[in-house]
Amino acid sequence: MAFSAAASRSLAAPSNFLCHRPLPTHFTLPSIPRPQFPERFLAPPKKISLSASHLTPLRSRRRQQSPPPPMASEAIPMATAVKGKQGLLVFDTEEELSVSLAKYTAELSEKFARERGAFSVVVSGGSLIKSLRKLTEYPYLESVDWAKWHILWVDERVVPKDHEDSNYKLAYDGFLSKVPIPPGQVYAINDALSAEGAAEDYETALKHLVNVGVVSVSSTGYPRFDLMLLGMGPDGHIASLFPGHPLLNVTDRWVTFIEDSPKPPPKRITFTFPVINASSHIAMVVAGAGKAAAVCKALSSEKTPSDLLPVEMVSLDDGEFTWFTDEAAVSMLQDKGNL
Ligand SMILES: O=C(O)[C@H](O)[C@@H](O)[C@H](O)[C@H](O)COP(=O)(O)O
Repeated sequence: MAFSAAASRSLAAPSNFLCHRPLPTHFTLPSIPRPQFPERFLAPPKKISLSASHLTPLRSRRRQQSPPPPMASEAIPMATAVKGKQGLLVFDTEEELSVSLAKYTAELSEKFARERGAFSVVVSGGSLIKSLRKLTEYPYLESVDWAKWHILWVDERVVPKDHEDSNYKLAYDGFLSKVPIPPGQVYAINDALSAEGAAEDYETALKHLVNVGVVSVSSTGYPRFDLMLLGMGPDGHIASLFPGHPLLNVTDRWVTFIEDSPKPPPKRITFTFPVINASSHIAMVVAGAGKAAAVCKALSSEKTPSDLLPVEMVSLDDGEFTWFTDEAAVSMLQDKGNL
């Protein structure tokens, strides 16, 4: 699908992937692709007024202290050269991680629904979806204002929506089918298109969502999602942005495509770094020993610009980045006495 020349023009001198340009003021608005969803949703949510309607501030957690209450979202502020706020949460188990992630997400949902009448949420595929399970349970199933949610994918495999590899299917089966988000507010890719076509189509839909105010816009002209819920691969990839791949440097598109993904399946679409970095909040959800080496590198203070993992290239322009980890994922950090 075509979109305006202004929107597709390349950026000049993008040696720094944080180089931004303003959103074009006029778009040729396409119709938004409306995925077909089964009408199997729960009854409209009962609204329970939340007395504690403010976000829990992130505070320093001292690991040697007795464990905090399971719902406490306490992060170790990280000394880092990157922009934006970063924090590290370490939980004894993935179960505790999932409890805290639900609370964090529900609080952001309440904040953004109140402040701007919508909550734009981006999800990845992978194990992240399973870690959202507590949101589908009491009290969140009833207390969250699901009607305000708008769901998009940071990346998607270019396969039919009912394919085992589909991130849509993964999210639908594990999360979306269990909460009453209006079907028209779940924006899946057009799986009838090529990878290139699907990326262009998704970008066009995203521009429309920005234009109508469903998704905010950053001061630099990029879509500014309220919350991105992301996972990280053992190689440090996020979305479908893999180590050493040329897509890491794409700055002239919001959504791009890959046909040689090292992680199968090979054909995918993915948000680019400028969009990820414009986010208001990112929760990087990483559990398990298989991620320990990448977590150790990402949280190391020694950085070589030419050797950054994709996860290390996240540098929020004006947002809050929080690691949700378990003991296994930070085990190599502990060995080094970094925590
Ligand atoms: O479609 C994908 O492959 C994902 O979006 C990908 O970026 C995923 O989030 C990570 O690979 C982590 O996945 P795991 O948590 O399952 O390792």
